[in-house]
Amino acid sequence: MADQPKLRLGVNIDHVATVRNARGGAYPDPLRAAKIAEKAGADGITAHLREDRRHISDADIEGLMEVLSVPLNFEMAATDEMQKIALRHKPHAVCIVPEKREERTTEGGLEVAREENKLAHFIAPLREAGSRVSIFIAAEPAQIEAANRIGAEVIELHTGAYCDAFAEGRWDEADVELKKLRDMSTFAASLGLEVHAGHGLTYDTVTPIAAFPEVRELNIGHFLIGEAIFLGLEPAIAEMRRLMDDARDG
Ligand SMILES: CC(=O)[C@@H](O)[C@H](O)COP(=O)(O)O
Ligand SMILES: NCC(=O)COP(=O)(O)O
Repeated sequence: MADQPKLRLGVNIDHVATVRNARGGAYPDPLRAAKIAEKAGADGITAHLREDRRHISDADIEGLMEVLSVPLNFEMAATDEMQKIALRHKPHAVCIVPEKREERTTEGGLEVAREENKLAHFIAPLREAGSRVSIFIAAEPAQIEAANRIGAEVIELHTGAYCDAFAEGRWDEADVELKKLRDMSTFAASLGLEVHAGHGLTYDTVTPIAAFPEVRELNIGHFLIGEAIFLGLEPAIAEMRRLMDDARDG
């Protein structure tokens, strides 16, 4: 459909830093990956500064703010330390994500409904500083309504449950998760929220999500960095871009 707004691709470069950190040196450089991603058609770069600094470092965020020509989507937990860092850099977007020290990856969405007051106060200065605040949540009406009430401009729907079900061949569950994501995209957009989605997306899972007309941005990282081993980073991203554009064109 020609009149649909463009679906943006945010490339998450966290796991370039994971490989770098495995040897403790400076190679491979996430900033170099970010510049290649820009060249390959990324509309933004996403980086998650975890509290335990297991991948992206403070210096990476500083470097990204200096070298990027596209917007930075800075993912972080709702802690005082991270708030200070975000207020110092004032990235284009701040995405608030849940974090558990012992998890292998971001397991679920933020419990906005349970911590509404605290989060409302937490995001207010970030918005005043000029960052667009996005909340990473599960596709549930209560979380979407709460994100809207606290003043978030954007929600990012966690696509992990859909991707996991798909990867493990649990097709009925994948369909159920996909339907939730579709219905909740429509619901969130009806409240005036901008809808993003991401986590665990691959070439095999991206098409139906990219076809949801309300979704404006996908953030994709781990799979692309893995695929770059086989294809190279630029072609790996270009192929994702092509699949997204094809899905959008119907
Ligand atoms: C919030 C999110 O989905 C991404 O930041 C993703 O989690 C990459 O980081 P991890 O693999 O460390 O979870
Ligand atoms: N917010 C999701 C993200 O940035 C990328 O997640 P993944 O593709 O690395 O799982």
